[in-house]
Amino acid sequence: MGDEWEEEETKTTTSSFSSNGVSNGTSSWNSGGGGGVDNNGNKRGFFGGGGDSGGRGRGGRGGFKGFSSGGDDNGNDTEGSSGGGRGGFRGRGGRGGGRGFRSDSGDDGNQDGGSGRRGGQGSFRGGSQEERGGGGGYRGKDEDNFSKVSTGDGETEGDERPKVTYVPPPLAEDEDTIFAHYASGINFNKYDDILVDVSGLNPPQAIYTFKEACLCESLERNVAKSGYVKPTPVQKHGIPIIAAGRDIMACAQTGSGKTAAFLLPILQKLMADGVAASSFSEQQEPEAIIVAPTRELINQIFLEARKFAHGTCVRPVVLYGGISTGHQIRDLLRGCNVLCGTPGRLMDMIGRGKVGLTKLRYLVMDEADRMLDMGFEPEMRRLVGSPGMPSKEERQTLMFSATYPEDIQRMAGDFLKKDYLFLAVGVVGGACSDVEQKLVQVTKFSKRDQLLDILKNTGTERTMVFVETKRQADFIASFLCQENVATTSIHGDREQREREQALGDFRSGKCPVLVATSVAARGLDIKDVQHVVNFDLPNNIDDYVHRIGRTGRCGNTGQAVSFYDPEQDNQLARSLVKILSSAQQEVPSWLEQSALGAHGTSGFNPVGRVFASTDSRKTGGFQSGGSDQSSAAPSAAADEEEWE
Ligand SMILES: Nc1ncnc2c1ncn2[C@@H]1O[C@H](COP(=O)(O)OP(=O)(O)OP(=O)(O)O)[C@@H](O)[C@H]1O
Repeated sequence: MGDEWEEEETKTTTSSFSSNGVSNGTSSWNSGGGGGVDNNGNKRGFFGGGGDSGGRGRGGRGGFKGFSSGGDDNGNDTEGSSGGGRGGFRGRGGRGGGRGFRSDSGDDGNQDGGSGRRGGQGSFRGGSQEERGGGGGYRGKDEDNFSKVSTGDGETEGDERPKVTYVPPPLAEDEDTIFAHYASGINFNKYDDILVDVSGLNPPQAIYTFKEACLCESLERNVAKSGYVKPTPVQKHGIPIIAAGRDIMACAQTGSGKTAAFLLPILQKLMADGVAASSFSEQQEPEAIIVAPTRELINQIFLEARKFAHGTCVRPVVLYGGISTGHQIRDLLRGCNVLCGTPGRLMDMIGRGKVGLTKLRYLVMDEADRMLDMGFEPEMRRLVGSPGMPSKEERQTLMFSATYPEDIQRMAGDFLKKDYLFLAVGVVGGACSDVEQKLVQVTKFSKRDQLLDILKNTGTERTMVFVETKRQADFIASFLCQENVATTSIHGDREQREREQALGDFRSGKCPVLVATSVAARGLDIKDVQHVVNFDLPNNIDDYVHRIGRTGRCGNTGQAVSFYDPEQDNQLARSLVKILSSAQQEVPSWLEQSALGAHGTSGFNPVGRVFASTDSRKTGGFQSGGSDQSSAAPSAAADEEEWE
């Protein structure tokens, strides 16, 4: 066993360098062409910008990316994928009323010229129509991606690429590590005041305690060891819905316990039915598959599943890109009941015949709106259309997110049984009410100084700084290190080893500042993140909601500061006003003015609703409680490449 399974890695010939000794020289990142700091801490002119480095082969911004395979939407995860080729318009450009493109203004002089075009077999996909090409498609603005080359679907470029040999360190087996958790915060009990709406026929009764969930002994013990005393609203309603065999589309604010809401009833059922992992088969047939958009998130979900299944016969396994395929296959073949995967690697394993689908009972999409967005929708359709996959009538499909745009809700119906239940906890698409949100008006030239001012005050408190592009992430991380702020970074051009190191250094507090692209926007549950800074605002309001949701989790409070550049962020003004007001946050008058003057403001009402049920089946349309579709959904282009 071994080499035959090793897939090719995408080529990212960027150099790594240490963080200038600021963080003891342990954190490193790719210089990414924006300059940076070398191993000796020498500046490499990152303020100069503009030049590509390290042979990354960038095209220009906003170019067409012709990716070579169907798996390419998912970056590294799709290496070696054996499915058929496909292309597609990349990004959210087609979503209702305005997911267009925002061209990157090339802050800090980093604007590259021209457009990058590769492939040439692109297909354009808009609305409900899809014209399939052999591969390729519009990719969006971040030209960094041109350094990535898919190796999936029989494309031959792989010969040039190094193999992915990274094997993560073995997981700790001691209970202290497995059950490590942070305390719920002072606002945990306030979750009970949030209005809940369950729509659909005959919803089962909610539970109020974990006792009522009738979990088997070992599961109940593991829940208690995890520090869970009482369920959160999404758990109170979600657990009995899933236990009753119903499909669900669940929406609840960030950090409110959605992961356990789907894991516990699944594990309970598998344990009650006496399911046990078996290593006697060359093809594993899991009873549950969970998909999520990024490597780090799916790994986190896996660790949660492993925690709850500890000491039982149920065996979770995780699959994601950037890691040796051989290593993952060996792990898989030790037995698998709950398979957690990013779509590309999962489809790869299905294509290789290592994963069979005939026993599947549960299909879970975490960050479901993202999983059905344009980047992943084709992959999800391929998954449910794979040989052996039970039809939607024969399996249970569970969708969870904090945001659900209307068009995604409608499309989700293709995957769910007709009588699915829609669970809305609070405002659909709303921001977490435990996050204090502040908007600061800036110019693009003042951002760095303002960031430094903020970080002077936050000191060693953990802070995530979100930027729009991978290059910007490198650039800002370099800058902060130069300023003696212990910083690390995470983005899609970093090797998996570096990504995991960066998260580890951030989690441990070694580097209290993490500069991240949207790859870290969703789902990540990191203890003690007290601050989120949107150095660049994202292109759409849903990403904003997820990003600021990295703080203020599980009843704890947090703060989010967002730099608003009127020249750049005007299209987000209306949605921001709605999000702020519906979370009872102060709305700056200048932002209200911007919103009133912004394009398409008819019907604008700055007074946010406290609660809105937005099951699109009820209304035949969509009433967004928190997010405004026209402005909620712009381009997405920049972050798209960041998803796995
Ligand atoms: N009932 C509970 N009691 C105590 N802690 C809980 C409970 N449920 C979940 N948690 C903890 O709350 C934190 C947030 O949970 P989780 O990551 O599932 O949130 P989420 O709703 O999925 O967030 P996101 O939308 O960002 O993905 C985790 O640390 C989790 O262990």
